[in-house]
Amino acid sequence: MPIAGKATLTQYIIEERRRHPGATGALNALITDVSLACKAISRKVALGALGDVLGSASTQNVQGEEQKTLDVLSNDMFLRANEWGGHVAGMVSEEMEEPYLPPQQQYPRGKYLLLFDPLDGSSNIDVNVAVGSIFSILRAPTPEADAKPEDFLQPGTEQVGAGYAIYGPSTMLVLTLGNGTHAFTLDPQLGEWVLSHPNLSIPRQTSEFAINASNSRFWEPAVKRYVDECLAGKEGPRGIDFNMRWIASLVAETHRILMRGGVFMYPRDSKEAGRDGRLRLLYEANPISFLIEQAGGMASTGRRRLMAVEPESIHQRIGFVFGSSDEVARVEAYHSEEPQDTYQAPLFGKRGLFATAA
Ligand SMILES: O=P(O)(O)OC[C@H]1O[C@](O)(COP(=O)(O)O)[C@@H](O)[C@@H]1O
Ligand SMILES: [Mg+2]
Ligand SMILES: [Mg+2]
Repeated sequence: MPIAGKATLTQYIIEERRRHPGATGALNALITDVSLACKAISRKVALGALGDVLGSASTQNVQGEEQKTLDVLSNDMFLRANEWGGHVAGMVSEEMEEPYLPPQQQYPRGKYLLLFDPLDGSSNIDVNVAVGSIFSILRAPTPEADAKPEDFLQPGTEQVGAGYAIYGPSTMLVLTLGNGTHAFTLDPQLGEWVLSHPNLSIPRQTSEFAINASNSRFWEPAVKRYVDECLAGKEGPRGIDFNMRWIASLVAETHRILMRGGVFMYPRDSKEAGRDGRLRLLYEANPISFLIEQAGGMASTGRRRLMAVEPESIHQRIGFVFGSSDEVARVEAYHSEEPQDTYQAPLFGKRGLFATAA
């Protein structure tokens, strides 16, 4: 029985399965397991200091980043919730250098690959700002066998499902199975995800952008030009005032854009040699792109469709621009119009607002 006329997550995925007559139910079961991990993480996050889970784990992950206690705990919850069902052939996590294969003697191998960022935006935990978990589901090239590292290197267009949970004032799960993007709110009393926002749709136009402006001296000319024009407001070439946001939590920024539009940029920059961007392709940018496209938005590297990128390594980083389609298309156009070092931005010059030279 739907709750207050709204479907639950279980009812929604059963209904979705009817579109695929040959389906075995394994994908539904996997999504249920993922959503269970998210409920467990939500409980831990909500306890905050009382759960004794804040602060650093005093370890580093494969990318050399400090691991928070909750990063490690959340990773463990994802692994435990998803290994026993026998639906995955292997998992890739931000927190683990190599793909994880569930112990063979205990758990059977399934036909899916699960890739996840168990806790996204973890620099925000200690200050009680929204964080989340992001996941992507691919088909295992060899079902029922141990997944090989190269099996995970599939472009985002191959995803069969993707989503995130956001642990904010309310806990929500936002999901796509390739048939629209839908948001479920967790009813904490019932422990049920209830379909509160079906068929999300991102407006094509927006006057809100999100970027970490402290990186401005490392940006490429096209990004400088785009931001500069937004900052120039009514008097500038865009002729409107823009609003700016930066939460430093990809799930929270994505959620805002899915709810009211906007554009997010963590573009390729020159901050660290040999690094294309900040965000990870397989378990951050690809699943967010799938959700954004299914809600009518655009997701790009800044130059081309992000989900078309052929991955080269499991922890690969990438430039990422997504949101309202008119703005993302504009950023792509600026990249093709502005070859390196051509744009002399007034706001980024010697005496500008974001001065780049002393
Ligand atoms: O610290 P910065 O440069 O503002 O970067 C923030 C970005 O880093 C992230 O926190 C990276 O995710 P993790 O916390 O999972 O490493 C994103 O959520 C966010 O968009
Ligand atoms: Mg992350
Ligand atoms: Mg993370």
